[in-house]
Amino acid sequence: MQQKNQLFPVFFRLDKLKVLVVGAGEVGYEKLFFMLKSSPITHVKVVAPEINNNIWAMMEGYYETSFKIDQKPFEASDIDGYDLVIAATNIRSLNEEVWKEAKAKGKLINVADTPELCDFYLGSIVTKGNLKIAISTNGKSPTLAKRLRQVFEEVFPEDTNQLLQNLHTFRKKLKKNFEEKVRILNDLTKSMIEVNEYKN
Ligand SMILES: C[C@@]1(CC(=O)O)c2cc3[nH]c(cc4nc(cc5[nH]c(cc(n2)[C@H]1CCC(=O)O)[C@@](C)(CC(=O)O)[C@@H]5CCC(=O)O)C(CC(=O)O)=C4CCC(=O)O)c(CCC(=O)O)c3CC(=O)O
Ligand SMILES: NC(=O)C1=CN([C@@H]2O[C@H](COP(=O)(O)OP(=O)(O)OC[C@H]3O[C@@H](n4cnc5c(N)ncnc54)[C@H](O)[C@@H]3O)[C@@H](O)[C@H]2O)C=CC1
Repeated sequence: MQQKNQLFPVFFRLDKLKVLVVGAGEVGYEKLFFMLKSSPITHVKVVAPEINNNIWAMMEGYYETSFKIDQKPFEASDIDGYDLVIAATNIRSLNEEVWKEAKAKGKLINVADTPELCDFYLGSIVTKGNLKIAISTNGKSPTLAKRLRQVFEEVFPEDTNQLLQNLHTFRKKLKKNFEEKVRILNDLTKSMIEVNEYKN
């Protein structure tokens, strides 16, 4: 029987959370790259004996207080004070140890090589101004998630954000009660889901 897709997407305010990344190779870099692309002022600490050159380069774009590199092996105390943990070393047993320590301290953790141990997955992210779409394949094919991101990045018109801004301005101006507001905004945007009628 096919396994149910139980994932529940949320959007983290990473400007308010502290993230620890254990392991600083290709995968540590990729996780950091996408995280900081979306949330550039995230408070991040990276712990690993060997640091990928791209991560050193990336750090130069940030203030020392919000991007820290600790070049040393992982210790349980590294987790203290952090909200989210990403275990991305190339040693499975070590990733599992990071998971144990993180769970013992009540943290949410992503273990890059073991989906079963993940409290959350990272998705592929499409951004058009204020619009953000996160894509997941339930862990089945990250490559498809990446390809879909590239497709959506192409097909979403650049003026999507302008439409969103206009609706935001209009929404702010509506002084009606909640039900009336919902009705007016639904009417205004109805044509977006009636596109097939225009084709006929
Ligand atoms: C479960 C999950 C946990 C997590 O990492 O959060 C996970 C797990 C694993 N990934 C593996 C491999 C690859 N991952 C990528 C790429 C991405 N992986 C990402 C997310 C996720 N990867 C989560 C599920 C997301 C979902 O639900 O779809 C993306 C979307 C987001 C990000 O990383 O930021 C990012 C694309 C970003 C973008 O471009 O938009 C590529 C492709 C490439 O790099 O070109 C490959 C190689 C090809 C392949 O294997 O498909 C392996 C096997 C490792 C091995 O074999 O050693 C595991 C472990 C396992 O499956 O057991
Ligand atoms: N989730 C995902 O998207 C993907 C996950 N993976 C998995 O991610 C893992 C990491 O892969 P890569 O980054 O390519 O490996 P890598 O070899 O490039 O980097 C490994 C990192 O782990 C660090 N490390 C080793 N011992 C450590 C210790 N005691 N404390 C802290 N850090 C330590 C190293 O210093 C290095 O920075 C692999 O197990 C792979 O299976 C691979 C591809 C994609």
